[in-house]
Amino acid sequence: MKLSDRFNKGKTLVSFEIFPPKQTVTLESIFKTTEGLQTLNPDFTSITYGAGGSASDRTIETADKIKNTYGVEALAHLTCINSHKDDIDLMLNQLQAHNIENILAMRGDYPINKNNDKGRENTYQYAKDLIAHIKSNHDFCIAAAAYPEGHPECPDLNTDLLHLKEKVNSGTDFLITQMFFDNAIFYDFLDRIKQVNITIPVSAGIMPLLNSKQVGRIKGLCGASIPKPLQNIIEKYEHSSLDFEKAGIEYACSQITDLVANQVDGIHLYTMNKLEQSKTIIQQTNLR
Ligand SMILES: NC(=O)C1=CN([C@@H]2O[C@H](COP(=O)(O)OP(=O)(O)OC[C@H]3O[C@@H](n4cnc5c(N)ncnc54)[C@H](O)[C@@H]3O)[C@@H](O)[C@H]2O)C=CC1
Ligand SMILES: Nc1nc(=O)c2c([nH]1)NC[C@@H]1CN(c3ccc(C(=O)N[C@@H](CCC(=O)O)C(=O)O)cc3)CN21
Repeated sequence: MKLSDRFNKGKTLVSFEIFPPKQTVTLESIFKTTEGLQTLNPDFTSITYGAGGSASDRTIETADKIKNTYGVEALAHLTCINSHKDDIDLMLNQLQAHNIENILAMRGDYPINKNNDKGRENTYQYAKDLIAHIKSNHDFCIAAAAYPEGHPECPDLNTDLLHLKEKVNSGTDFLITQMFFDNAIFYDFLDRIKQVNITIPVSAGIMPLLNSKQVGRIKGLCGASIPKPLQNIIEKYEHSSLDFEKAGIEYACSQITDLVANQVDGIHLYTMNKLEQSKTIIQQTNLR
């Protein structure tokens, strides 16, 4: 099923993001997590592609399992900056052969400590180029990433908004946001996209902060601002991992409860393959 058909039915969709297993471990080792998450009956599960150093060649296998074994709609991530155009078509054809109907089309992160490949031939430079290609040559529902606080490489919010508008016009069916920790920033983003007539559904990306190590990592990935109440949790529980996790889960729950009360289109939970913590969040917020 194309996910665009699931939105706009008057209820907030719930989705999970998972990583495929690293090359060094077996596929089965994470299927306990994967399977456990699917029993929570999300509207869809997205599977990353090369995120945080995970193996990109396992995205298809994992998406196949989600869709064809567990019967949950799969959204396969696909990035373009480091891939030859032919490899992208190969990947898209394989996904289609596995009945995967939904793609999260992104540019991708530049590899850390390597010269970035800007200007390389036979790759798509921006997500909008990948999206236009998929739209004209394949038949998928296409999601794209959106940045309530602006993308870190973009000089200002207005320019980023214009880039988002172009990306939507190139064939995006719905958006998933980068993580944010202050709902006011998200509501402001919804107002701003409305002003440029972006009307497709937007799922709110929620990352539960579960340990102090994650904080620096997340800053590096996206520079999301940390509001005072969350900063207080980070400082108070820096040396107490169990309390940190508990407070982080509570914080994510309070964000979600407020978003659902405001009838957002979707909640996209960055699970980091953490089964028990994700379960707690879904149950405490009465999402399932
Ligand atoms: N769920 C996930 O896995 C998520 C991953 N990301 C990562 O964020 C990164 C960015 O990916 P996308 O958002 O797909 O990239 P994008 O191609 O939409 O945008 C990337 C940057 O290029 C700029 N840009 C876009 N069009 C431009 C143009 N015509 N001229 C000049 N600059 C332009 C944008 O403002 C932005 O700063 C990727 O690393 C992606 O993997 C971000 C959010 C969620
Ligand atoms: N720029 C960007 N790139 C991404 O790949 C990405 C985003 N943003 N935002 C949304 C999600 C969140 N992602 C994340 C978030 C955190 C880690 C992280 O903390 N990784 C740890 C390992 C964690 C583990 O294996 O449990 C690390 O040390 O790399 C990785 C990817 C992937 N996605």
